[in-house]
Amino acid sequence: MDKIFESLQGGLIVSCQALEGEPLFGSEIMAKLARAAKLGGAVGIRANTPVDIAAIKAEVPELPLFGLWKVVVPGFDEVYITPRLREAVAVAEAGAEIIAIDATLRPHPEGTTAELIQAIKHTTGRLVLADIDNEAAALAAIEAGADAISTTLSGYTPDSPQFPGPDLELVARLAARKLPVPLFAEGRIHSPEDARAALDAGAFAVIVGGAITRPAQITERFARALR
Ligand SMILES: CC(=O)N[C@H](C=O)[C@@H](O)[C@H](O)[C@H](O)COP(=O)(O)O
Repeated sequence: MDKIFESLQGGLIVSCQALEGEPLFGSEIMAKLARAAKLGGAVGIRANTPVDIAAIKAEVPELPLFGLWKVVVPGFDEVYITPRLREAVAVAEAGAEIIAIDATLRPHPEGTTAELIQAIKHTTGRLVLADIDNEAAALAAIEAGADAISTTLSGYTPDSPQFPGPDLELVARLAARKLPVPLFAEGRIHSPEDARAALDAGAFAVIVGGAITRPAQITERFARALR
């Protein structure tokens, strides 16, 4: 296993993302969130866009960074997490050690998912994290050479179950297969208990976003509980 992944085992990776239009949008703020995450014990960061990645790398250079770039390519609107080689190259150049991509089996703008994984590895030499929605996508990504798997997209595609909590069943099913690469649990992990349950289900490490870094989402859950 790559040394970078060894440093993440059993730990918490915090996704620091805000899209344009969200109150916390801006690289400076994302860098501060990453610093706060480090203070709280995060072992890695996940971030969107080359500018945010560069700002976070400058702020917490010691934390491995999972980089992605959400871009909508006309005709392929649903595949928006690092959909093409050019976005992956920009993410690598910005300083991410690991490049996260949409590794679902849906049509991609530049050939198959497997071809994208291979092109990114060949061109950037970086590790590739395959964001998958189900078991078939995970197995295909590993076959294509992905260095790690994350359950990021379960719940967001027609080929995955839709429910409000994390897909720990998918984590458990993948863990039972004893995959040759690290398995990250990600998506709608809303509490420390969810995170613990993901590790207990067999995840290698856990990636949490909104429950830590999207205050509007956190507030909404509290407000809803009071209604
Ligand atoms: C589906 C999709 O686009 N997921 C994105 C992937 O980078 C992010 O918007 C999520 O915040 C991230 O996956 C972490 O998940 P959660 O915020 O649920 O803890």
